[in-house]
Amino acid sequence: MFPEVLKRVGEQLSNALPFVVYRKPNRKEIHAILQKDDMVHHTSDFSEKGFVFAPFAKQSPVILLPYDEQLTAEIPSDNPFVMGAVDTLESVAQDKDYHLHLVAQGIQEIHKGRLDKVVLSRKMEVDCPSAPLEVFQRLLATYDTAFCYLWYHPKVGMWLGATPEILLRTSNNSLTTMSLAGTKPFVEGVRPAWGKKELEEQRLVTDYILRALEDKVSNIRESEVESSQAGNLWHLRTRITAVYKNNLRAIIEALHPTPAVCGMPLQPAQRFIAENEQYDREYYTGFLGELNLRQEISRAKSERNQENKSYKVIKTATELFVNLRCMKLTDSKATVFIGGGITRDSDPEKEWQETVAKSNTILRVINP
Ligand SMILES: C=C(O[C@@H]1C=C(C(=O)O)C=C[C@H]1O)C(=O)O
Repeated sequence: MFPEVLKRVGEQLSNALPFVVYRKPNRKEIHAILQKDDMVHHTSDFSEKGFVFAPFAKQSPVILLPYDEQLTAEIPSDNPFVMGAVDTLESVAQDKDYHLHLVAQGIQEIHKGRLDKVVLSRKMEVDCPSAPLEVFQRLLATYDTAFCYLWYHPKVGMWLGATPEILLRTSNNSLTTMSLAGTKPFVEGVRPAWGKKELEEQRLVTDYILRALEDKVSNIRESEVESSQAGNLWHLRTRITAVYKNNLRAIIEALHPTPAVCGMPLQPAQRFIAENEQYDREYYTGFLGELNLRQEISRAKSERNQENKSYKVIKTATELFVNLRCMKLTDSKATVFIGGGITRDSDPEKEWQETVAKSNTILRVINP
């Protein structure tokens, strides 16, 4: 039962033991993974089983919560937690000046021909009077199409988010990923009119992913570009599917970080971010999710099934999401992380506004 799972998660928190509680996009159940001790486990090559939590920086270790205890419960349809008021918080003028300057530097670097695209971000700290599990329930009630989670490890910290972006999904040997970029505000009843800038920016990401996977998978296919709603925003999205063989590590390494969160070419973009953002992204723009989860799927009787019995299929599945629209919770403060892709035609003021709109996605769940 839902209240029982939340109660167990609450106890885990009071006992300072690691856990994650999450709901997948468009699903009606929550899952919780409770670790029995407070050790910090890592993955070495993504062959392990557990829930991974990876930072943006590639050289930093990826944390793994082993599947010590797994709980699942259906979310009641009368979840009383509705979203709070959308406070368009005025960020401090100093933050704005710094971000405008950072974006202008990024644009300059692109004009000099050193970069094609770079994703530049900032963080902001706000008061968070609500309990973490309350904020999580408000996320669930607000963002049906996102991957919503609350993650905690006493030796690492507490993170919470509602991300619209899949890093990858595998089920046996089929692989799905997506290219997500371009942002416009969501207006009820109005389809977004995408301009050349957003279409080109998103195409760059798609081409990058196709090239990165080219020699690692077969049967690679891309969908049409579609508009995808993420809370109060629209993004452009292409779905990419392929067949792969037991080389999950190589695929994760090829994909992370994609130019949806870092830039192109990869290394100069990484360097530019490290030298200019002036803060540590930590787990923002990293990735998280189920790694090598064994699933038993019941299949109904079929004509080809000679004994005419229902039967079970065992699958191993991995489902990883990019850690966007997220925050770090410490005591009664929340640090929200937001960014946007900068290309040749970016305008610093508009990029600032985009980070304000993105921050509202997550800020609206902090206050009742
Ligand atoms: C970097 C973020 O989002 C990414 C950047 C986008 C953009 O530049 O339009 C859109 C979706 C994400 O891939 C963020 O939300 O912080």
